[in-house]
Amino acid sequence: MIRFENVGMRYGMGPEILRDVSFHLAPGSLHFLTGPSGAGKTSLLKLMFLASRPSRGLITMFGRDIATLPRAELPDLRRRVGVVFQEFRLLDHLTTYENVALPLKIQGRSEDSYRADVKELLAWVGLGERMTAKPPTLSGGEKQRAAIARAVVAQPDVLLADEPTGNVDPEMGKRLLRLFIELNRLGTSVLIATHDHALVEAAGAPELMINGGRLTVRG
Ligand SMILES: Nc1ncnc2c1ncn2[C@@H]1O[C@H](COP(=O)(O)OP(=O)(O)OP(=O)(O)O)[C@@H](O)[C@H]1O
Repeated sequence: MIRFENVGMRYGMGPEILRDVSFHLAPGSLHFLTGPSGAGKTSLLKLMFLASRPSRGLITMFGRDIATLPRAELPDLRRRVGVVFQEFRLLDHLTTYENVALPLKIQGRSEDSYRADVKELLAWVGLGERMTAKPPTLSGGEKQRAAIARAVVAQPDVLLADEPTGNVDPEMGKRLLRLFIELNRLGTSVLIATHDHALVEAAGAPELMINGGRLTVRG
């Protein structure tokens, strides 16, 4: 589904922060991405979301070499990938409900077909009472949960989550992990970058570890 072969990445003329990174995310897999702060976890996720380009190596997504992918095909590819970035990227002029429903609206679905599902998902992530609030009035943890709900609502082929439990208490962290596991059970390949070892241990999924620019797989 997503394959990296000897991928290297640097910012501008800086040093290579990822070196000879090779791995494969199979359909329906669940992995964690760990490593010290500054190791390159976010940079790796950006490569997978096609927000950055590698400086060398091969990346294929859904069987396509991203180096030769026509620009016009990028939006379709990105729609198959749900992302939770650390800065959330919610739209401030839309309500929480509208933000979360947006991927379904973009797919051209009628609101009648998804209204109940979106409300149920919002209740599940503890935002049942905040559906009509706009992002500037949400707490950090509420924004994070809204961003997670938006990323999972359309059951993407791949979910990439960067520190998805960084702003919530341990109980909510466990609840969100159950959501990711359920999504994974329904067929989504899930990759969660985290510093939260309790989360990694609770799920017992394999770990992609980045250190010194190199990636190793454990489990
Ligand atoms: N836009 C950028 N321009 C230049 N250097 C960058 C840029 N973004 C990140 N870096 C550098 O690349 C390295 C990897 O950063 P990255 O954010 O990928 O690490 P991380 O593992 O996600 O860290 P954290 O756990 O703290 O979020 C760091 O040394 C960082 O300073």
